[in-house]
Amino acid sequence: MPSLPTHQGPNQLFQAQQAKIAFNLAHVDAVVYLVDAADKERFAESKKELDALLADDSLATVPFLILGNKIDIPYAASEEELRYYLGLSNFTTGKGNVNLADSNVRPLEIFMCSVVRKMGYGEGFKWMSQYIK
Ligand SMILES: Nc1nc2c(ncn2[C@@H]2O[C@H](COP(=O)(O)OP(=O)(O)OP(=O)(O)O)[C@@H](O)[C@H]2O)c(=O)[nH]1
Repeated sequence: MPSLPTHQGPNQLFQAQQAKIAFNLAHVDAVVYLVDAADKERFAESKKELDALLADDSLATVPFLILGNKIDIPYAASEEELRYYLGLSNFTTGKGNVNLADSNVRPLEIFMCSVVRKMGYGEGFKWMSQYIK
């Protein structure tokens, strides 16, 4: 694997991270994307990186589980807010058992969670598991 350059500016580091991601995406069953729901100032950055993954051809059919973490913090974003700020309002495909097998639709959902409180992510992983072949 190519090593990442060190002592680079933010843009070069971002590009290097993208290159590393692209290099690693040969066999991916699913993507779990963890967002800090309490850090609203970084939602734009989270959206940018998520958009790059969603645009990656090798992930076109791969289920995406978006976890909005830290909901134990009172000022954390709600699921609706996170959906809006990540630009996913028209792209989530539904919780529960939604059969997407005969469609070209990539499974994508948001589940809110608190890793420290051990809550929320179990439902997300259960949702995702139905789409892993
Ligand atoms: N309150 C709360 N804290 C959490 C939760 N999950 C992780 N943390 C804490 O978040 C801290 C990790 O820092 P983050 O800033 O979230 O992540 P990071 O990857 O280190 O840093 P960034 O890439 O800058 O976001 C640790 O102190 C964890 O204990 C959670 O569900 N609730």
